[in-house]
Amino acid sequence: MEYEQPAVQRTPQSSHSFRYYAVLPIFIFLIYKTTRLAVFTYHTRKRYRDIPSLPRHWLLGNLIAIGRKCSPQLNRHPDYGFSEIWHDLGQPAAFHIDLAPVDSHGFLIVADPAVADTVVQSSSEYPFSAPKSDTMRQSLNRLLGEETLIMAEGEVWRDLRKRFNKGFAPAHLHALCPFIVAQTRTFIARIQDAARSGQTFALKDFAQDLTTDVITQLTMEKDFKAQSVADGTGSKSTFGVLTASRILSKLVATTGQGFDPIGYLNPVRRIKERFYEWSFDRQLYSVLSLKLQREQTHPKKADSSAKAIVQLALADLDPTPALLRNTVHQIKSFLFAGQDTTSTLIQYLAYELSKADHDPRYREIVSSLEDEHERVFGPGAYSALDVLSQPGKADELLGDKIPKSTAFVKETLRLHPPAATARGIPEASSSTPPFFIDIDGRRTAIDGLRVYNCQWIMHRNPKVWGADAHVFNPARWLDEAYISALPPGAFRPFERGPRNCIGQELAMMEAKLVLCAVTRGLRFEKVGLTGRNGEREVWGTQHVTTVPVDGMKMRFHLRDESEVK
Ligand code: HEM
Repeated sequence: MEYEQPAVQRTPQSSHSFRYYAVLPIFIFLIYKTTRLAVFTYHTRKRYRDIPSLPRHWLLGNLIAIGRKCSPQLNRHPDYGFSEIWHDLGQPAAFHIDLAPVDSHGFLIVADPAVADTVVQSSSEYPFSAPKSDTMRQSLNRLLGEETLIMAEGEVWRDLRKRFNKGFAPAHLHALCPFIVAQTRTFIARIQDAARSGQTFALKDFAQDLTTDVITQLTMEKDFKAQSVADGTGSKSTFGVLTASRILSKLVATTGQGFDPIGYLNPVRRIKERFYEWSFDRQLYSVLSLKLQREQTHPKKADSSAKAIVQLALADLDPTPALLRNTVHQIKSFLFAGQDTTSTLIQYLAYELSKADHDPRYREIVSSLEDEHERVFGPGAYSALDVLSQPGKADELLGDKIPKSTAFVKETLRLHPPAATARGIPEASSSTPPFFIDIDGRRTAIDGLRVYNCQWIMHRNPKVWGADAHVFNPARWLDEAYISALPPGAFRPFERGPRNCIGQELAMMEAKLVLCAVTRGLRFEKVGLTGRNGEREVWGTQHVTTVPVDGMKMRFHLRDESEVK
């Protein structure tokens, strides 16, 4: 009997201790993780506490505030939320968004051009400027390709940039202007057809097709006919190259940006991303190798100025499969970086022009543009296209001969910047000294932070541009005293420093050309979100870059011959 009782009692006891021992490691692990998180959150908070920021919750930092200001439900670009925080904080030169414990680094949002320049200009530590932020790399890899110029660093970036700079140089682009003119004619013909229908359209669809055709034509001399093929056919068919590019861009935009954990983990989405990446790469690869083969059998004259950008970049190099793959990544990058951004610029040009219909101040601005176009290109609604299609004319006329048009484009870019830059400042170590910036007279170390140069804020900062910073006033660009009093780097739609936009000349040229081509022949009527009579202005949302939220819904009108100058 004495032996039986303990035996009966021992069974549950040993099962308890078994469970106890099984749970113990999990418990210790959780304690370890929580302690680490707490220590790390404490250190992050302490480390950046001198940088202006909204009040930090003891545990959640600024997560709640940023969740409210940048919620995807607001369907607006985070820039708007950042701008509100900046105003709440009394407009500091930069401020911190503390995302610990979720993210160790948090973001430094920059509102002052001098601070922005410290980050993007060369320094002895970072000769090619501070490295790009890992957030961009994580989300854009498939769209741009792993070897993309946009994310490359160090000597690899320098060599790539050197190779492609030739193709984007103004003289070379001006030689290619007749191609851009030809594509712009198709753009205008489509808008004229749309005008005759009297229906409402999203200008985005027209502008994006135009920028796609321009970039593919200029980079590899291939016309994918984005403007002329119907949806579902040719390059826009289910497996067409443009379909692959656009679906991939949409997938990346929705999974990579904002908070979308479900989308991020969704396996079907991942498979689709891989498929469209493969399809996009394969088709570009075959176009490129065909082009190079043809070039070998029928070479263009060595001095031919109308060479495609990739031909210039690959000149004298052995076109190995590795080199071709690398070049495909660069073409993808040009398509990505130049397509939506330039299309957004064109959409906002039309938006600003549309205001002439209901605002006398705008009517005056547009009328003076028309005078300039008539003086430089002669009479006729579309004479600019005829003149600019002649060799040498782009070089002669698109520079200082059209100051009002240039001012109009710059003012549009100032108020509606389509892109920005995000950098990641490495942690200081024995070999990397701390990275200092000056925030309103206070020297502050920002190593370990991600930095976002917020052009939306900088371009509307009254300390930089004056009390009328929010007003669309192209004349400011013609006031020499005003411009020379601006701080360096005030205007930075293409960013600055060695990693500035390689395609900025192309974008400016395309925008000026479109502006000169449409102003006298077409009238744009914004539908919804007009900013008129108390209606909301159209605003930007995030689609990797900043794009108009409604695709710029408009009705187009052909201008009466009698009103055309
Ligand atoms: C209005 C039009 C455009 C705007 C506002 C714009 C803006 C920018 C900005 C802000 C950057 C810096 C990005 C960063 O540092 O992360 C950039 C870089 C770049 N852009 Fe553009 N861009 C435009 C058009 C184009 C076009 C047409 C192309 C080419 C066809 C292009 C190709 C690139 C490339 C390759 C880079 C990376 C350069 C490097 O890292 O060396 N962009 N752009």
